[in-house]
Amino acid sequence: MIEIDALTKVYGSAQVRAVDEVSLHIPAGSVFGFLGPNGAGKTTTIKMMAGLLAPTSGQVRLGGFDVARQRSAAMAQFGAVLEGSRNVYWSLSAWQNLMYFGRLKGLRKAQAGERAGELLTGLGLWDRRHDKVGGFSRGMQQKVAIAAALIADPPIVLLDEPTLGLDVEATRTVKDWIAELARELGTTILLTTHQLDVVQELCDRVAVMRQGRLVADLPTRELLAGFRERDRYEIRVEGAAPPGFDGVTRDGVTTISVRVSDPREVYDVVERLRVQEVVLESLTQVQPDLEDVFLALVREPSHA
Ligand SMILES: Nc1ncnc2c1ncn2[C@@H]1O[C@H](COP(=O)(O)OP(=O)(O)OP(=O)(O)O)[C@@H](O)[C@H]1O
Repeated sequence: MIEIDALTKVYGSAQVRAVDEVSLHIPAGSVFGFLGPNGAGKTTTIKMMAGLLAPTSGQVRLGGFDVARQRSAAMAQFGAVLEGSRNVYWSLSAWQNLMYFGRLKGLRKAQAGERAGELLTGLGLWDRRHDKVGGFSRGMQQKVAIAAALIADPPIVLLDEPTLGLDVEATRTVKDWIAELARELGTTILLTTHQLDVVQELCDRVAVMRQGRLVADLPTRELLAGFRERDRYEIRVEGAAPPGFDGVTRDGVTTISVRVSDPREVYDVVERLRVQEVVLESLTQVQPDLEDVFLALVREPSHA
């Protein structure tokens, strides 16, 4: 469980309120997506959670331990992959890194070796395990960082852009691991990403940050449902586009896309088609995807 209360960070003399009174409670076993445009304050929040940055005010508890006052107990609760920072030692090999972090997190040598083997094999790095991480590509370094964060199966995993720079296969593996960790081990996972397909596929809850503040904190499904009034409908009719409608015609069938603010407006559209004696093939509600919702949220005018 992750508990964030009124967390605030004001940077330097310019008094940038990078994180402004953010409160979040993330239950054990959930995969939580943390979204927001560049500069929204996500990385600052995650760094404060990982104890790398002191908050100006507010607090973070990881598994019940206060990051500021019960530091070592809180640190033992999580593994983290942080954006742009070197989580792993470049002068050590992949294998040495994982053994080092495994031992540091209290695993016995044999346990660390077994888990390191599983992780490196899963990420396709087994053959390169004795090479120095400094000589790896960015994506391979990211894989080692992920493996190091997961080596001791911590109850909480903080991932800042975990799949950035990974190839398709490694992205699939990391996504599968995230889902599996939450489902089978009850791991609490917080991840920031700009890859909304990752969020839509994995996260059961999503928070959206904008200019240091939370503008949404909802189950992913509810967030999407809340935007149902923005839904699009797709109406397929026989023949060419009827007068007054735009559509794409293929193989004698025209697809008309309609955007309504109230679902009842669909009846009006259908009525307009009926009076023209247009034959309906199908009428489908198109679910908004997370990208539509996210853009709508971050584009809304600021109330600050
Ligand atoms: N060390 C720092 N000193 C001063 N200002 C900073 C510092 N780090 C971040 N900021 C500012 O704080 C705000 C939030 O930045 P942060 O990196 O937390 O955003 P983010 O949501 O992670 O963005 P991105 O998606 O680009 O990674 C920005 O306005 C940024 O310029």
